[in-house]
Amino acid sequence: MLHTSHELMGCIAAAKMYLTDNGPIPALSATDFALCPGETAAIVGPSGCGKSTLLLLMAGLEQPTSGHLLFKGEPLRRPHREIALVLQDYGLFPWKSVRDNVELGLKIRNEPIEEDRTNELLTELDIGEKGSVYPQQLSGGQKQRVALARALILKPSLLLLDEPFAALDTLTRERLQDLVADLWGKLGFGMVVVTHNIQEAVRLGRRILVMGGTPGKVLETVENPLGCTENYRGTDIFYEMYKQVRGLLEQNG
Ligand SMILES: Nc1ncnc2c1ncn2[C@@H]1O[C@H](COP(=O)(O)OP(=O)(O)OP(=O)(O)O)[C@@H](O)[C@H]1O
Repeated sequence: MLHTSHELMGCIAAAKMYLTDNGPIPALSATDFALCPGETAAIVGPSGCGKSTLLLLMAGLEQPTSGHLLFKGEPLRRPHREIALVLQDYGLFPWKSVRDNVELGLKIRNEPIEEDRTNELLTELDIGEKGSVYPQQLSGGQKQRVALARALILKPSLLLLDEPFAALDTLTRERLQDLVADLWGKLGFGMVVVTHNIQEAVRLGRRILVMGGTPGKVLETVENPLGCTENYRGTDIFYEMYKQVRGLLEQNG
């Protein structure tokens, strides 16, 4: 694998074994992966094949048992201020308003809070009128918009999404995929999304990593150059890509 100075994120032969009271659990085989700035990738595969583990490594939240992690050419040993992670369960604080939830990361970092920027982002995410309400007053889709705003306000160069829309109904899910694709087009962050949903992978990942096995490994990589492109869903090429990825999952399942 070629590692260039343009590389945003890299795993070099990164393997992960979790050490538990019941013994070691091999989660990920030696994995090579490189993402350049502004690239997007999706990771699909059966439950337990190490998708989230790979994402946690990329986030700097776990360290590999062997191999290396790089972010912008430097070893990644802990969470990095330019890497944002959004999870399925939103992770919002119920006692904080939407605005306070969104601005939390800035406060923790002691960075200035610009009210206009928060308003702009909330509007962009279509929750402009929700700044003063509390998470329990929001739908699942709105909560996930808040979680996205909280990540994006930090201006990440790498956005990691772990099953971000799994709890949402199909149409809400598709609307949020479109929103993320749109924001990616405007803001140009690198993005990796872990998902069980093949359509989501095809909609968002310009490269699709099909994982499988125990411990997990990347079995196939599919190039999907139209990922994140407007109006891609519903086209013949989208459907062909969906069938290809589905076939690979079936073949390896
Ligand atoms: N913190 C942990 N401690 C011990 N074992 C873990 C831990 N996290 C994950 N594992 C194990 O590592 C393996 C890979 O888990 P991982 O969550 O990465 O898979 P996944 O593909 O994301 O699964 P799913 O699709 O169900 O979320 C599994 O066997 C899992 O039980």
